[in-house]
Amino acid sequence: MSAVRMDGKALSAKVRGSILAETEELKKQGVTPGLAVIIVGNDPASEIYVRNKERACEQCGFYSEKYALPEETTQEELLGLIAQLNESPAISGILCQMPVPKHISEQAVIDAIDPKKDVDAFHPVNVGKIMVGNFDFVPCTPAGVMELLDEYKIDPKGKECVVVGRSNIVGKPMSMLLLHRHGTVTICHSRTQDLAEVCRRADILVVAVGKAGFITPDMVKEGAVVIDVGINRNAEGKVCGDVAPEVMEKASYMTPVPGGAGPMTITMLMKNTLKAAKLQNGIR
Ligand SMILES: NC(=O)C1=CN([C@@H]2O[C@H](COP(=O)(O)OP(=O)(O)OC[C@H]3O[C@@H](n4cnc5c(N)ncnc54)[C@H](OP(=O)(O)O)[C@@H]3O)[C@@H](O)[C@H]2O)C=CC1
Ligand SMILES: Nc1nc(=O)c2c([nH]1)NC[C@@H]1CN(c3ccc(C(=O)N[C@@H](CCC(=O)O)C(=O)O)cc3)C=[N+]21
Repeated sequence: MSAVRMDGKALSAKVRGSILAETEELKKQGVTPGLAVIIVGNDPASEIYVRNKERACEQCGFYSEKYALPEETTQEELLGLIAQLNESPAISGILCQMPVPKHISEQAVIDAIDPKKDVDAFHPVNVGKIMVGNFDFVPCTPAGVMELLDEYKIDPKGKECVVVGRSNIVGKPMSMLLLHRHGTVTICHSRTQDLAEVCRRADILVVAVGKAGFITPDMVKEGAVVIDVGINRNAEGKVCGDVAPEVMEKASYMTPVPGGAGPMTITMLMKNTLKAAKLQNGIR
């Protein structure tokens, strides 16, 4: 058996279309969603993502601003820009692309963004709300994974869900969203003993490790749903995920890389930006 390919590109196009329709309605009420994207330094991968975000803004009818700051930017300068964007009425959402250069504190940047404009949902206030289960902004990558599961009618309720990776950006919030949907969630990391054994229990396996081909077929139960969040480059410079391609033969459903979780992440960023614009203008 070969897995059904969970097409994040197609679902993204569909969702972006409905966001555009809603944006056009909002504009009639005098509200235009606006996203500010900040990138510090010149990491080639970050540059690709930022370009993808700008393109998504166009597709959704949003106003957008891009700030490409040099590597030498001081923390004070960056926080100054964020303070300005927090006050700007044209800007509904602010995203500072991670990682930032080493001389800048990532947490200081996250803390500086007004939680009402925190479309990444990285601010401690929003992280806390996610934990409690009453939140406005859903972290983009996990939100995109949930939409993919829904699109393919995969319900985590009661299922064994194994998340490999415990980062604040993917693994932890992913685990919370699956838990809210009544999955039985196990979180694995670099100190997990017998990872293969834990992964083999999974009905739904979500992988966010950052190592090409890390998950091999022997780690996957026959018929499992496999979500590959990893974005890596192989020896030939091609983009690939954390899951070995042979896993396709064992899984029932699987996300491709590229074209799976990645595009959905950006689409969920658009969804959060639309929501921010509505909340800031008292529109439900
Ligand atoms: N599709 C998308 O939209 C996105 C994709 N990504 C991609 O997802 C991947 C992960 O990103 P991110 O979460 O930010 O990465 P981090 O590097 O922050 O986290 C990696 C996680 O993997 C765990 N890990 C590392 N080695 C092993 C191992 N041998 N066994 C078990 N667990 C291990 C780490 O464990 P420990 O905590 O113990 O160190 C850590 O929790 C990357 O490829 C990234 O590019 C990221 C964000 C969005
Ligand atoms: N503040 C912040 N928020 C983030 O959400 C954030 C971040 N920083 N830093 C880096 C990670 C990574 N991330 C991706 C987004 C889109 C794709 C994406 O569009 N992927 C496409 C193309 C992949 C490619 O060609 O490189 C795909 O998978 O099809 C990938 C990865 C967001 N992140």
